[in-house]
Amino acid sequence: MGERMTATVSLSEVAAPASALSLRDVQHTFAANKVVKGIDLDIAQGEVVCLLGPSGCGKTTLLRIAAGLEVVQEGTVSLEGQAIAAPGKRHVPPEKRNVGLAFQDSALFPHLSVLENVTFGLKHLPSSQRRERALELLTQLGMADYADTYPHMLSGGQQQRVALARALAPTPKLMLLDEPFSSLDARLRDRIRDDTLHVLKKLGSATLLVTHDPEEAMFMADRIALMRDGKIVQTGTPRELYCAPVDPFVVTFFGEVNELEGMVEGGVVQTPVGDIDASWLPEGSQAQVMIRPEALRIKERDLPAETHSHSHVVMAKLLGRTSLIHLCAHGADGQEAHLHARVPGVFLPQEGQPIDIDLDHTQVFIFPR
Ligand SMILES: Nc1ncnc2c1ncn2[C@@H]1O[C@H](COP(=O)(O)OP(=O)(O)OP(=O)(O)O)[C@@H](O)[C@H]1O
Repeated sequence: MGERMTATVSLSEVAAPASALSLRDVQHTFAANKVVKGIDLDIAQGEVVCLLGPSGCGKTTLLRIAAGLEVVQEGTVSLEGQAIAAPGKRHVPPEKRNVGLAFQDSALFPHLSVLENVTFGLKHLPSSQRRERALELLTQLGMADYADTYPHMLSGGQQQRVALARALAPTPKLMLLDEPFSSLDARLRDRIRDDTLHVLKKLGSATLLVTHDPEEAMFMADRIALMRDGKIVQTGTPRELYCAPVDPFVVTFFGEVNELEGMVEGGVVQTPVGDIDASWLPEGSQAQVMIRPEALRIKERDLPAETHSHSHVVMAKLLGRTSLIHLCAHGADGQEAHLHARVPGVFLPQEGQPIDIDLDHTQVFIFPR
């Protein structure tokens, strides 16, 4: 009896699909000013990645390099595994990259109606399909009623939605969006963000979205790349960046934090709200303790209000969905600190109210000073 041949293929032999966009060691200098300093970034097919960071850190420049609007000075840009831009090599122009672009100030064609603007990139389709596709996207973005209107008759926010529909219409493999919701007022922005996220996921376009708003990044992104001064500081899921930040910049970028300092003694740093584990830091070194306001849990104590040797409330403010409590925390050894706690809903204890403070250690971070 002949031996039965079996072919086994190890997982590592199965080729992973090429990234929709891949940036390798991309660097860029304006005059003598290096604004992009060696960026590596991959976006998988269908993935939404947000490039987040403060103003001037190089986000837009990186997006423009990916789009082909800036010629690559150093590094490589690849789309689906094909190098399309590298210094001294062929620079594929933006219109040949099958990339959808929408910028903060994307101009519509003024002489074309809303519908004609959106069908502009669909010349390869029969005209009935063009119209159907454009109307579908305009409906999803709440602009179908304006199909026959001209751009000058629309508000800035409406124009931005049409620009998004125009960029999405050809179902590009890669969408590059630069602050696409910035000119919308808060309520409309929430809706359009939501609509856009659903459209992107339905189309399966890989997306690189530039924003300086951490909440927007967390809302939109599968992964966030947080930039500072031309470099990526941390890349990961919103949860990874929020719950496992690699340095103090990442912590503070996602909102206000209480900052304390102390020396590592016996593997902990003593604070007025308890001992913080610092076993990974050298004994005797100075450490920075960062406590998110939601990490402080408050319990009112039945003590006379003037018991000021106990932790107590200094002030309480209702902010809407949360209440912000200014408190004075007293440690066992007489340490004292003014801290902010954020509590869900309406919680407005009296000034001077004695409290016990409990810490959610998952929202406390410690770094070497
Ligand atoms: N064409 C240019 N010529 C000279 N300097 C430029 C040019 N474009 C951008 N810069 C500079 O490069 C740096 C990065 O700018 P970039 O627009 O990429 O930042 P950004 O993170 O997108 O900022 P923002 O959020 O404010 O748009 C800034 O210091 C900016 O002044």
